[in-house]
Amino acid sequence: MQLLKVHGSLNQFFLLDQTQLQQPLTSTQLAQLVQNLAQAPNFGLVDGLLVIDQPSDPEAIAQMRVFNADGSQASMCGNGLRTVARYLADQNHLDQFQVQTPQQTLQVKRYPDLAPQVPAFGVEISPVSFALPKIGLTNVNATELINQPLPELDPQLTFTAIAVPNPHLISFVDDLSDQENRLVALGQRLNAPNPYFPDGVNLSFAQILADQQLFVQTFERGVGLTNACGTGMSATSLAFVLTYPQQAQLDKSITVYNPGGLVQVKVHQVQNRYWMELIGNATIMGHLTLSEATLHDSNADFTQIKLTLSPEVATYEQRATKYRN
Ligand SMILES: N[C@H](CCC[C@H](N)C(=O)O)C(=O)O
Repeated sequence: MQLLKVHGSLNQFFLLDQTQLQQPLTSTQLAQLVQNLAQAPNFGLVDGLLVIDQPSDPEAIAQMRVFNADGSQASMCGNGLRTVARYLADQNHLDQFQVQTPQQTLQVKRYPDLAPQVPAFGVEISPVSFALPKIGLTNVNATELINQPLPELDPQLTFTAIAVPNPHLISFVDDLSDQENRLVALGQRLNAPNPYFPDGVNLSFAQILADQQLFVQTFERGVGLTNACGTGMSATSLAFVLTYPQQAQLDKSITVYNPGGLVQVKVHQVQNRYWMELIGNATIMGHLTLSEATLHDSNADFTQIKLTLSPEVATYEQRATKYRN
């Protein structure tokens, strides 16, 4: 069977379609598999494992679960859902459908290719909550946190906490270019045992580039620094609209740059609920061919298995090499 390597904004994952298996893996086996894949030498960056199963919601054509590189399970992955949407769209010859996730069934839709062989998808990011218990933020004397100081975390910054539904803590900084060490230090602190986020949190620093334009860098729970975090960029876009309404409007596309590229985010409000649409690339990088027994084997040796590049990536690799020499 084939285990696909995929990326959205260079946030890179393996994708396992368990509907193709005789025997699906247990959650424990999936948590072991993602750690083995992330530690293998030949597969490049592995930020997590996206798992497709049959849905229990009749409105959905499949369900998606997310395992971070450290084996922890997350309730949502925005960049990952774009690649799952692309995989399911190609397999089912559909351009718009719904995918079930642990907390909500979400709309996904194909957009025009961003470039030759660069497909694009838009995915719904929802539900959104500002309630601190839903975000897993404890020991703070407040019911929500929108652009407020948290001196115990960092005396110079203000923070916004949002669940989409995975947990995000966001801070706007004037100049991101020299803030990476500060982001990593606080990210590591909040994802080690600490009195504020017992279950950890995805931490994003954002710089406003212009009206409707951001740069976002995220230290992800269960992974570390990544090229991009889809739910992080979506939550940060909502914080942008809430805190800087003169620079960011509802229903209008926000361009979010990240080290892995860029995405468009639209923030919508329906009655008193927010939801976001995250639009960006959905690339299949290649695949591993391996037996189902290897997938089930928590001691599998991946050092001898090579990643076969897919045509859409090999083309760019060959073109780049051609221009490099
Ligand atoms: N690390 C996240 C899950 C992956 C989210 C990210 N890769 C995205 O694109 O949204 C968490 O533990 O909540």
